[in-house]
Amino acid sequence: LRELRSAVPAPADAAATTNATATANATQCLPGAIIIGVRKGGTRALLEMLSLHPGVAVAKAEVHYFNLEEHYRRGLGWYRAQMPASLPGQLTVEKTPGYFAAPLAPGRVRAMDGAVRLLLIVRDPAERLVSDYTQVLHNRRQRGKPYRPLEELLLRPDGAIDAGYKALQRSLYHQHLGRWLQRFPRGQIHVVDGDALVRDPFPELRGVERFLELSPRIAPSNFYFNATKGFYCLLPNAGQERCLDESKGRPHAPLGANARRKLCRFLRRPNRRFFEMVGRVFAWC
Ligand SMILES: Nc1ncnc2c1ncn2[C@@H]1O[C@H](COP(=O)(O)OS(=O)(=O)O)[C@@H](OP(=O)(O)O)[C@H]1O
Repeated sequence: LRELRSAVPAPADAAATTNATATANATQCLPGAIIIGVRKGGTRALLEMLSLHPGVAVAKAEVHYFNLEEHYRRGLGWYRAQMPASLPGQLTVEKTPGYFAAPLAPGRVRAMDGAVRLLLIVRDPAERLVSDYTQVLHNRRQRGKPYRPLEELLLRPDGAIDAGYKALQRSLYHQHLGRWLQRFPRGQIHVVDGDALVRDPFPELRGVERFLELSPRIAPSNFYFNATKGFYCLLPNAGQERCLDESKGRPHAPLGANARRKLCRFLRRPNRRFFEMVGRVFAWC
Protein backbone atom coordinates (compact mmCIF):
# COMPACT_ATOMS: atom_id res chain seq x y z
CA LEU A 1 0.00 0.00 0.00
CA ARG A 2 2.64 2.47 1.05
CA GLU A 3 4.71 1.48 -1.97
CA LEU A 4 1.93 2.37 -4.36
CA ARG A 5 1.22 5.63 -2.57
CA SER A 6 4.81 6.72 -3.05
CA ALA A 7 5.37 5.01 -6.43
CA VAL A 8 8.01 6.52 -8.71
CA PRO A 9 6.81 7.68 -12.14
CA ALA A 10 7.05 5.11 -14.95
CA PRO A 11 9.67 5.71 -17.69
CA ALA A 12 8.31 7.67 -20.67
CA ASP A 13 8.37 4.71 -23.11
CA ALA A 14 6.33 2.63 -20.69
CA ALA A 15 3.80 5.37 -20.02
CA ALA A 16 1.17 4.28 -22.55
CA THR A 17 1.22 0.67 -21.31
CA THR A 18 1.14 1.86 -17.69
CA ASN A 19 -1.88 4.08 -18.37
CA ALA A 20 -3.76 1.28 -20.11
CA THR A 21 -2.99 -1.12 -17.25
CA ALA A 22 -3.99 1.50 -14.69
CA THR A 23 -7.34 2.07 -16.41
CA ALA A 24 -7.97 -1.68 -16.56
CA ASN A 25 -7.17 -2.02 -12.85
CA ALA A 26 -9.36 0.90 -11.76
CA THR A 27 -12.41 0.01 -9.67
CA GLN A 28 -14.88 1.83 -7.48
CA CYS A 29 -14.35 1.17 -3.77
CA LEU A 30 -16.20 2.14 -0.63
CA PRO A 31 -14.44 5.02 1.16
CA GLY A 32 -11.64 4.27 3.57
CA ALA A 33 -12.00 7.78 4.99
CA ILE A 34 -14.94 10.20 5.18
CA ILE A 35 -14.95 13.93 5.85
CA ILE A 36 -18.08 14.08 8.01
CA GLY A 37 -18.26 17.86 8.61
CA VAL A 38 -18.70 20.44 9.83
CA ARG A 39 -20.87 22.28 7.37
CA LYS A 40 -19.06 25.49 6.34
CA GLY A 41 -15.97 24.29 8.18
CA GLY A 42 -13.72 24.02 5.12
CA THR A 43 -14.73 20.52 4.00
CA ARG A 44 -14.36 21.31 0.28
CA ALA A 45 -10.92 22.85 0.76
CA LEU A 46 -9.80 19.83 2.79
CA LEU A 47 -11.06 17.35 0.16
CA GLU A 48 -9.49 19.24 -2.74
CA MET A 49 -6.20 19.57 -0.90
CA LEU A 50 -6.18 15.90 0.00
CA SER A 51 -6.81 15.03 -3.65
CA LEU A 52 -3.31 16.39 -4.38
CA HIS A 53 -2.00 13.15 -2.91
CA PRO A 54 -1.38 10.45 -5.54
CA GLY A 55 -2.57 7.75 -3.14
CA VAL A 56 -6.00 9.32 -2.75
CA ALA A 57 -9.09 9.21 -4.99
CA VAL A 58 -11.87 11.60 -4.02
CA ALA A 59 -15.58 11.71 -4.81
CA LYS A 60 -16.06 15.17 -6.30
CA ALA A 61 -19.74 15.56 -5.42
CA GLU A 62 -21.23 15.30 -1.95
CA VAL A 63 -22.91 11.91 -1.72
CA HIS A 64 -25.39 12.38 1.20
CA TYR A 65 -25.78 8.63 1.60
CA PHE A 66 -25.89 8.27 5.38
CA ASN A 67 -28.04 11.34 6.03
CA LEU A 68 -30.72 11.17 3.33
CA GLU A 69 -33.29 8.38 3.47
CA GLU A 70 -33.89 8.37 -0.27
CA HIS A 71 -30.18 7.65 -0.80
CA TYR A 72 -29.67 5.29 2.11
CA ARG A 73 -32.60 3.18 0.94
CA ARG A 74 -30.70 2.48 -2.27
CA GLY A 75 -28.08 0.47 -0.42
CA LEU A 76 -24.31 0.08 -0.43
CA GLY A 77 -24.20 -0.84 -4.13
CA TRP A 78 -25.55 2.59 -4.95
CA TYR A 79 -23.14 4.23 -2.54
CA ARG A 80 -20.16 2.45 -4.08
CA ALA A 81 -21.31 3.51 -7.54
CA GLN A 82 -20.96 7.17 -6.45
CA MET A 83 -17.26 6.68 -5.71
CA PRO A 84 -14.46 7.61 -8.10
CA ALA A 85 -12.47 4.99 -9.98
CA SER A 86 -9.39 4.17 -7.93
CA LEU A 87 -6.27 2.08 -8.43
CA PRO A 88 -5.37 -0.82 -6.13
CA GLY A 89 -3.91 0.67 -2.95
CA GLN A 90 -5.48 4.10 -3.41
CA LEU A 91 -7.61 5.43 -0.58
CA THR A 92 -11.12 6.53 -1.54
CA VAL A 93 -12.39 9.62 0.28
CA GLU A 94 -15.78 11.28 0.19
CA LYS A 95 -17.07 14.38 1.98
CA THR A 96 -20.59 15.15 3.05
CA PRO A 97 -20.73 17.82 5.78
CA GLY A 98 -24.35 16.89 6.51
CA TYR A 99 -23.23 13.64 8.16
CA PHE A 100 -21.87 15.27 11.30
CA ALA A 101 -25.20 16.52 12.68
CA ALA A 102 -27.38 13.72 11.24
CA PRO A 103 -28.55 11.57 14.19
CA LEU A 104 -28.53 8.26 12.29
CA ALA A 105 -25.27 8.78 10.40
CA PRO A 106 -22.79 7.47 13.02
CA GLY A 107 -24.58 4.11 13.37
CA ARG A 108 -24.96 3.76 9.65
CA VAL A 109 -21.32 4.54 8.92
CA ARG A 110 -20.29 2.06 11.58
CA ALA A 111 -22.56 -0.60 10.04
CA MET A 112 -20.78 -0.05 6.72
CA ASP A 113 -17.26 -0.24 8.13
CA GLY A 114 -16.29 -0.02 11.78
CA ALA A 115 -12.67 0.69 10.75
CA VAL A 116 -13.36 3.64 8.42
CA ARG A 117 -11.37 6.73 9.29
CA LEU A 118 -13.26 9.94 10.00
CA LEU A 119 -12.11 13.48 9.40
CA LEU A 120 -13.84 16.34 11.17
CA ILE A 121 -12.86 19.87 10.22
CA VAL A 122 -14.06 22.46 12.70
CA ARG A 123 -14.08 26.21 12.72
CA ASP A 124 -15.03 28.92 15.20
CA PRO A 125 -18.69 27.95 15.70
CA ALA A 126 -19.91 31.59 15.81
CA GLU A 127 -18.24 32.31 12.48
CA ARG A 128 -19.54 29.00 11.14
CA LEU A 129 -23.08 30.02 12.06
CA VAL A 130 -22.75 33.31 10.19
CA SER A 131 -21.32 31.47 7.18
CA ASP A 132 -24.20 28.96 7.33
CA TYR A 133 -26.77 31.79 7.44
CA THR A 134 -25.00 33.57 4.55
CA GLN A 135 -25.21 30.43 2.42
CA VAL A 136 -28.95 29.96 3.09
CA LEU A 137 -29.56 33.67 2.42
CA HIS A 138 -27.69 33.39 -0.87
CA ASN A 139 -29.68 30.29 -1.94
CA ARG A 140 -32.99 31.97 -1.13
CA ARG A 141 -32.05 35.11 -3.01
CA GLN A 142 -31.14 32.99 -6.02
CA ARG A 143 -34.67 31.60 -5.96
CA GLY A 144 -36.14 35.10 -5.51
CA LYS A 145 -37.32 34.27 -1.99
CA PRO A 146 -37.11 36.60 1.03
CA TYR A 147 -35.22 35.65 4.20
CA ARG A 148 -35.26 37.19 7.65
CA PRO A 149 -32.18 39.05 8.92
CA LEU A 150 -29.76 36.93 10.93
CA GLU A 151 -30.44 38.72 14.21
CA GLU A 152 -34.16 38.00 13.92
CA LEU A 153 -33.44 34.29 13.63
CA LEU A 154 -30.75 34.20 16.28
CA LEU A 155 -32.45 36.29 18.97
CA ARG A 156 -35.88 35.80 20.47
CA PRO A 157 -38.17 38.84 20.85
CA ASP A 158 -36.95 39.22 24.48
CA GLY A 159 -33.35 39.53 23.20
CA ALA A 160 -32.10 36.15 24.42
CA ILE A 161 -30.42 33.66 22.10
CA ASP A 162 -32.89 31.31 20.40
CA ALA A 163 -31.33 27.93 21.08
CA GLY A 164 -33.66 26.33 18.54
CA TYR A 165 -32.20 28.19 15.56
CA LYS A 166 -30.97 25.44 13.25
CA ALA A 167 -27.69 27.08 12.30
CA LEU A 168 -26.92 27.47 16.00
CA GLN A 169 -27.78 23.84 16.64
CA ARG A 170 -25.27 22.83 13.98
CA SER A 171 -22.60 24.82 15.84
CA LEU A 172 -23.04 22.79 19.05
CA TYR A 173 -20.20 20.50 18.12
CA HIS A 174 -20.10 18.59 21.41
CA GLN A 175 -23.65 17.30 20.92
CA HIS A 176 -22.95 15.87 17.49
CA LEU A 177 -19.50 14.56 18.32
CA GLY A 178 -21.01 12.79 21.33
CA ARG A 179 -23.10 10.65 19.00
CA TRP A 180 -20.06 9.74 16.87
CA LEU A 181 -18.09 8.83 19.96
CA GLN A 182 -20.81 6.36 20.94
CA ARG A 183 -19.96 4.45 17.75
CA PHE A 184 -16.28 5.15 17.08
CA PRO A 185 -13.19 5.36 19.29
CA ARG A 186 -11.71 8.84 19.62
CA GLY A 187 -8.55 7.72 17.81
CA GLN A 188 -10.55 6.99 14.68
CA ILE A 189 -11.68 10.62 14.37
CA HIS A 190 -9.08 13.18 13.30
CA VAL A 191 -9.94 16.80 14.04
CA VAL A 192 -8.68 19.39 11.57
CA ASP A 193 -8.49 23.06 12.57
CA GLY A 194 -10.39 24.83 9.77
CA ASP A 195 -9.20 28.29 10.83
CA ALA A 196 -5.59 27.07 10.71
CA LEU A 197 -6.23 25.49 7.29
CA VAL A 198 -7.24 28.94 5.97
CA ARG A 199 -4.12 30.61 7.44
CA ASP A 200 -1.66 27.91 6.32
CA PRO A 201 -2.94 24.65 4.78
CA PHE A 202 0.28 22.65 4.76
CA PRO A 203 0.65 21.73 8.48
CA GLU A 204 -2.97 20.59 8.65
CA LEU A 205 -2.54 18.45 5.53
CA ARG A 206 0.60 16.89 6.94
CA GLY A 207 -1.39 15.90 10.03
CA VAL A 208 -4.07 14.36 7.83
CA GLU A 209 -1.48 12.38 5.84
CA ARG A 210 -0.11 11.01 9.09
CA PHE A 211 -3.55 10.07 10.39
CA LEU A 212 -4.43 8.32 7.13
CA GLU A 213 -1.01 6.58 7.04
CA LEU A 214 -0.21 8.11 3.67
CA SER A 215 3.35 8.80 2.68
CA PRO A 216 4.12 12.54 2.93
CA ARG A 217 3.53 13.64 -0.64
CA ILE A 218 1.74 16.98 -0.26
CA ALA A 219 4.25 19.83 -0.09
CA PRO A 220 4.13 23.54 0.78
CA SER A 221 4.81 24.18 -2.92
CA ASN A 222 1.35 22.73 -3.70
CA PHE A 223 -0.25 25.87 -2.26
CA TYR A 224 0.00 29.56 -3.03
CA PHE A 225 -1.81 32.50 -1.53
CA ASN A 226 -4.10 34.15 -4.05
CA ALA A 227 -4.54 37.77 -2.97
CA THR A 228 -7.58 38.27 -5.23
CA LYS A 229 -9.38 35.27 -3.77
CA GLY A 230 -8.07 36.02 -0.29
CA PHE A 231 -7.34 32.31 0.27
CA TYR A 232 -4.75 29.69 -0.52
CA CYS A 233 -5.28 27.99 -3.88
CA LEU A 234 -3.90 24.70 -5.22
CA LEU A 235 -0.89 24.02 -7.39
CA PRO A 236 -1.02 20.33 -8.34
CA ASN A 237 2.27 18.72 -9.43
CA ALA A 238 0.65 17.98 -12.78
CA GLY A 239 -2.31 19.98 -13.97
CA GLN A 240 -3.80 23.42 -13.66
CA GLU A 241 -3.63 25.62 -10.60
CA ARG A 242 -7.06 26.13 -9.10
CA CYS A 243 -8.93 28.05 -6.42
CA LEU A 244 -12.20 27.03 -4.79
CA ASP A 245 -15.30 28.48 -6.45
CA GLU A 246 -17.01 31.73 -5.48
CA SER A 247 -19.38 29.98 -3.03
CA LYS A 248 -16.36 29.68 -0.71
CA GLY A 249 -15.21 32.86 0.97
CA ARG A 250 -18.32 34.96 0.34
CA PRO A 251 -18.65 38.19 2.33
CA HIS A 252 -20.61 37.30 5.45
CA ALA A 253 -24.01 38.74 6.34
CA PRO A 254 -23.75 41.36 9.08
CA LEU A 255 -24.18 40.48 12.75
CA GLY A 256 -24.24 43.35 15.27
CA ALA A 257 -21.64 43.49 18.04
CA ASN A 258 -24.23 43.01 20.77
CA ALA A 259 -25.77 39.92 19.18
CA ARG A 260 -22.31 38.51 18.50
CA ARG A 261 -21.36 38.99 22.15
CA LYS A 262 -24.48 37.12 23.23
CA LEU A 263 -23.73 34.35 20.77
CA CYS A 264 -20.17 33.99 22.01
CA ARG A 265 -21.33 33.91 25.61
CA PHE A 266 -23.90 31.26 24.72
CA LEU A 267 -21.28 29.12 22.98
CA ARG A 268 -18.75 29.26 25.79
CA ARG A 269 -19.97 26.17 27.64
CA PRO A 270 -20.67 24.01 24.53
CA ASN A 271 -17.19 24.90 23.25
CA ARG A 272 -15.56 23.91 26.54
CA ARG A 273 -17.33 20.56 26.42
CA PHE A 274 -16.09 20.03 22.87
CA PHE A 275 -12.51 20.89 23.91
CA GLU A 276 -12.71 18.29 26.69
CA MET A 277 -13.98 15.67 24.24
CA VAL A 278 -11.20 16.22 21.71
CA GLY A 279 -8.46 16.98 24.25
CA ARG A 280 -7.53 20.21 22.55
CA VAL A 281 -8.37 23.92 22.95
CA PHE A 282 -9.24 26.24 20.05
CA ALA A 283 -9.03 30.04 20.14
CA TRP A 284 -12.72 30.63 19.45
CA CYS A 285 -14.74 33.64 20.53
N1 LIG B 1 -8.41 27.58 0.50
C1 LIG B 1 -9.69 27.94 0.68
N2 LIG B 1 -10.37 28.58 -0.30
C2 LIG B 1 -11.66 28.95 -0.08
N3 LIG B 1 -12.34 28.70 1.06
C3 LIG B 1 -11.69 28.07 2.04
C4 LIG B 1 -10.35 27.66 1.90
N4 LIG B 1 -9.96 27.06 3.04
C5 LIG B 1 -11.01 27.09 3.85
N5 LIG B 1 -12.06 27.70 3.27
C6 LIG B 1 -13.35 27.93 3.92
O1 LIG B 1 -14.26 26.93 3.54
C7 LIG B 1 -15.53 27.45 3.93
C8 LIG B 1 -16.61 26.63 3.28
O2 LIG B 1 -16.66 25.42 3.96
P1 LIG B 1 -17.24 24.11 3.32
O3 LIG B 1 -16.52 23.79 2.07
O4 LIG B 1 -17.21 23.07 4.39
O5 LIG B 1 -18.74 24.51 3.00
S1 LIG B 1 -19.95 23.54 2.69
O6 LIG B 1 -20.48 23.06 3.97
O7 LIG B 1 -19.45 22.45 1.83
O8 LIG B 1 -20.92 24.39 1.99
C9 LIG B 1 -15.50 28.91 3.51
O9 LIG B 1 -16.32 29.62 4.41
P2 LIG B 1 -16.80 31.12 4.14
O10 LIG B 1 -15.58 31.97 4.10
O11 LIG B 1 -17.67 31.43 5.30
O12 LIG B 1 -17.52 31.08 2.83
C10 LIG B 1 -14.02 29.25 3.60
O13 LIG B 1 -13.72 30.13 4.65
